[in-house]
Order: sequence, then structure tokens, then C-alpha cells
Amino acid sequence: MIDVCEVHAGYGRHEVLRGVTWCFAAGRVTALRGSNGSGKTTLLDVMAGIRPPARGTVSRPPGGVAYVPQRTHIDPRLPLTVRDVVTMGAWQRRGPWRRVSRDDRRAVESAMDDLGIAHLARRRLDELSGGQVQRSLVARAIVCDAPVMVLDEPMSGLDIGVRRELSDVLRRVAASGRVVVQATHDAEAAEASDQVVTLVDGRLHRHPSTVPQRCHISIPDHRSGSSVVE
Ligand SMILES: Nc1ncnc2c1ncn2[C@@H]1O[C@H](COP(=O)(O)OP(=O)(O)OP(=O)(O)O)[C@@H](O)[C@H]1O
Repeated sequence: MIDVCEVHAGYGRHEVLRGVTWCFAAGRVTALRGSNGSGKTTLLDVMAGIRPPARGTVSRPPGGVAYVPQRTHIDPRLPLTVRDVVTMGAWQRRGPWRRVSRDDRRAVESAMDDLGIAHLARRRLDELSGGQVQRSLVARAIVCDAPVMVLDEPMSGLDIGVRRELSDVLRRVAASGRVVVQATHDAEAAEASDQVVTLVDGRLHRHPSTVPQRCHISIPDHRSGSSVVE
């Protein structure tokens, strides 16, 4: 699990997160909701270790965090194919410039199959649609094989069929024992998640309640009615 405790973070004097406390459990998909500018990306950055919190702590499991950003920072002029981009996930796991093993190659092919982009494997990144780029970035994150996957609006730009397929993929990733957190404005993606949390005024609330939840207390799961530790 990934344990966020009393986290404050922002940009200069602009405090965006004001005491976020939550335990994101392994084995479930959590949808992170909130209006534009509420701090979803900021929280994902803090969880991934990209942005250090001004105060508070984040405990991550060893093995790193696979991050699917809202926009790719890969220069589209680079002559990279979809397969190259997905293979980057293996380097993230093993360290750069290590030899890619047969198992890595199998993982790359399997992730491209899962995301329905195997037929695009030899296409260059600058020849793809926005949704195809998005699916390549999710496939790269799967190949990372990290215990935590955070995704920043992975459904944006995808058609309804692909959004449903991606929800299934995320559920399978979570079912393999990983923490999966997706920031989303997509109501159907939130509905397909195991739990929904919402950022309001810099704090995290369990949906639809406005009462913030603390770590390590047992509360009922809003979908299944079962008891979970958060
Ligand atoms: N690099 C930055 N420098 C200064 N302020 C920033 C920076 N990035 C984000 N902000 C501000 O921090 C606040 C939270 O932004 P953030 O991107 O985390 O929100 P979000 O919930 O992900 O929004 P959206 O739904 O629009 O993607 C916003 O007010 C935004 O203007």
C-alpha cells in the first residue's frame, strides 16, 4: 500500500494540498476525483516522489511507482516506435542501458496486446492519435511491473470501448496485488473503480461523504459493503 499522511504541498506560496491523509490499498483501483485545479496531479506527483511534500510523509513500497502522465514528455521528433516506448518500462525496472531480456520482450508484447496496440508496434510516436499515445504510455507502465501505478486522467481522449477495456486492464493490474490510483473526470471510470476519493479544498474525502478518513481505521467499502482497512 501507499500511505500518505498529513501531506501539504503546492507551488511557492500557493498551498494546494492541505493535510491529505489516506492509505491507498493494494489490490484495488482507486479513482481520484476533484474539480479542475483541485490538486489531483499535484497529489499524484507527491505520491510518485516527483514533488516532495512541504510537510507530511509518504510511505511507498520498495520497487518504485509507475507513472502515466497526463501528457507525454517524450519529444515527438525522436524516432521512437510504440515498441521502443513500451520497452522503456523494462529499463525503468532494470536501470537504463541494461540488456533487455527475453522475459522483458514477452512482457512488452503482452502489454501491447492487452492495450490493443500490438498492430501499431512499429509505428512512430509522432504518427499516432492521442488515444494511441495514451495506450502506449499505459502499456509502458505495465511493463515497469512496479507495486504502485498512478495514472493522470488515463481515459482522456479514449473512445467508450477503449475506456472500458482500459478499466478492465486496470482491474487486472490491481488484482495482481498492486496499488492503482487514477485521477479521472470520467464518471464511468470512477464507477468501475473499487473506491472513489475526492479532493476538496486541499483535502481528501471518501466519496460521496465529505468526512475525511484517517489511516488504519476499519470502514465499510461503499461498493461491496465489505470491511476494508484504510
Ligand atoms: N507548475 C505549477 N506552478 C504553479 N502552480 C501550479 C503548477 N502546477 C499546478 N499549479 C496550480 O496548482 C493547482 C492544482 O493543480 P493540479 O494540476 O494539481 O490540479 P488538477 O486537479 O490535476 O487539475 P485538472 O483537473 O485541471 O487536471 C492549480 O491551481 C494550478 O493552477
